[in-house]
Amino acid sequence: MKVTIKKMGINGEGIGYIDRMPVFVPGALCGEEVEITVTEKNGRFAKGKLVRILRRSPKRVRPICSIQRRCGACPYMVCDYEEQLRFKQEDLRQSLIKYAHVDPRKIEPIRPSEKTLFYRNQCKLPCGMAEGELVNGMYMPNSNIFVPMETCFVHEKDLEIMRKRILKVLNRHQIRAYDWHQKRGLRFLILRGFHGKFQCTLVSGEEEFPSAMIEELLALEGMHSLWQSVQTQKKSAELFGPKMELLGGERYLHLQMGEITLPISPRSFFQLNTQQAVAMYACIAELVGDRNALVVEAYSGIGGISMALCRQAEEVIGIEIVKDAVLNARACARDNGIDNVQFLCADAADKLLYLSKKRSIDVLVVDPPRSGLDEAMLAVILRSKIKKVIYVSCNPSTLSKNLAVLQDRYDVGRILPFDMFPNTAKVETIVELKRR
Ligand SMILES: C[S@@+](CC[C@H](N)C(=O)[O-])C[C@H]1O[C@@H](n2cnc3c(N)ncnc32)[C@H](O)[C@@H]1O
Repeated sequence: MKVTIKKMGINGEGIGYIDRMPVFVPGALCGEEVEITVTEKNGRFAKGKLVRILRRSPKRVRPICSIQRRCGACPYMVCDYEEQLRFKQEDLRQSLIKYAHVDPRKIEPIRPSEKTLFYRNQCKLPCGMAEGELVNGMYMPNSNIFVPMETCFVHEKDLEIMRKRILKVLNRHQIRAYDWHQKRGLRFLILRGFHGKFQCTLVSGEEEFPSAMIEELLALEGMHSLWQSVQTQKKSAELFGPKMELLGGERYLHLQMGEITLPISPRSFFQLNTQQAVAMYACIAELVGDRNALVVEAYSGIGGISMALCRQAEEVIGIEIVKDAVLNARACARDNGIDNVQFLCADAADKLLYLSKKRSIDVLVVDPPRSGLDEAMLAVILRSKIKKVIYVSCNPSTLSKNLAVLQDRYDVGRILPFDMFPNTAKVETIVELKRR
């Protein structure tokens, strides 16, 4: 069938129409005319496989990555960066209008990432076998077909060099990809790097790695921290297993952000594009403003935002559910001599309810996971008397649905999109909300 692509979908696929029914076409770009085969159809939408491009977008470029189409992680790598930013801005605009009826003139131009390639400070890659060797790769979208990867062009360059060195050592010791029946082998290689130092976690079955291999890995230049995490559960959304063992080196990797040193454990979340994270934290600090008595940061992770705010507030309280992240954040405050910030390990809604009954909160910063704020959290915010909320979101749909609820008591102020993930369809947004 012939289809003209009218807009882009939230996962970076082109959307055209067959008899007014939307058809999603991965790999096609807005404005293109394409030939497709329909692979799936229900009453509401269809999915199509791109067969041929009949009329190319002038913005189409050749992707630097040879497995871009099969890997699926960088759908926008086939168009120039300006166009990628336009798609993201439009995705946010559509969501905010559709779900929250927000005036789109409030949306500021998206802030581009300085680096469009080699920007990710962490990789979390599945392991597989190719020609008898252990390799990293990705699963094709919506399938269990493993696509081996030579080089990933969005990982920082030194991260890639280290990943390849680690794989070489693992292969020398004949480590194999995970076998579901034997529950042995390597499932994921997780690697994070800052300032030439690396924290590596081998997610494996229940096995003991040879000590010679551990020594060789620890001897790699820059290897700062080596962990094993045992994960044998088949259907788990968690990459890490419940058991974590430090095989050697230091417990924490350290990130220097301005004057602050942040210690990070393998399981703690940290923003993947360090430069854009710094820019985003500075922007949050500007929106929070000076001379606040009490600022609460819910979903605080390792406390990067709280640390960026501690100078402008009398007191900052971070709330985070992952214990490792809370321990990192507390160590960070202690090591940096900051005594007006504290971190509580709890569910954000529960703890905010408690705090808002006891204290007068000036500003609340929320940076929830992709699923957005849950109903309990929305109810606590609406019932509270918090004057200002700064909402940091990595998902325009959940952000917009949450804003629709919060607008009952809050007016939307500035809306600032950031491009944290060039070549993907993801967009990060900061929204300022003022209590009416
Ligand atoms: C998008 S991250 C934000 C981290 C942090 N603001 C930063 O910039 O590094 C979301 C965080 O929310 C935490 N989280 C998820 N559910 C939570 C809950 N119910 N209560 C508190 N924290 C939660 C996650 O562990 C994660 O650290």
